[in-house]
Amino acid sequence: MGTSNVQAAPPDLFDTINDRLGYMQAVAAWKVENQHAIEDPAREKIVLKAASEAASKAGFNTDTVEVFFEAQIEAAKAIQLCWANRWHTGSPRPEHVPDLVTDVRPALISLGDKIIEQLSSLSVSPKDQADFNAAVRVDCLPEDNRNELFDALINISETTE
Ligand SMILES: C=C(O[C@@H]1C=C(C(=O)O)C=C[C@H]1O)C(=O)O
Repeated sequence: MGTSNVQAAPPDLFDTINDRLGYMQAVAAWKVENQHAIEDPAREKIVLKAASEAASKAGFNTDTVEVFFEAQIEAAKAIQLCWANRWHTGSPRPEHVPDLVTDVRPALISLGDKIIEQLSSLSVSPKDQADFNAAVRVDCLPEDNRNELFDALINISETTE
């Protein structure tokens, strides 16, 4: 109180991580509709580069942040695959799908920047796992991917110079 250095509580960060994963149903719908593969290695490189640059500016060890973003990408693809399988087996696809290139991808980069910004003012520890699991719970996210995400998150460190 009375300080300008407001600490983001881990739940805010966890909500942002969940928000990013929450886009993956729409990403999958766009890809199915446009016959685009779920995995897009060229795009992954762009996402990782953006994360690494933002992490470096914020004073993080970029390797540890990249491992976390790689885990987010793996989780994102697992969610998309799960939705594609559901639609393949007869579940109805969403009717209104935002454009991946003009709408969703820029939003995903912004959420990535927000994640790094929120990380800057807090540290996440193993005791936060229950809160993480309560916040990060989008449909179709496999348990293993969620655990990998949390492990990568608690391993993020600052630069050591
Ligand atoms: C979200 C997408 O799907 C996959 C996941 C990515 C991500 O999480 O940033 C990037 C590329 C794709 O392999 C996408 O194509 O933009």
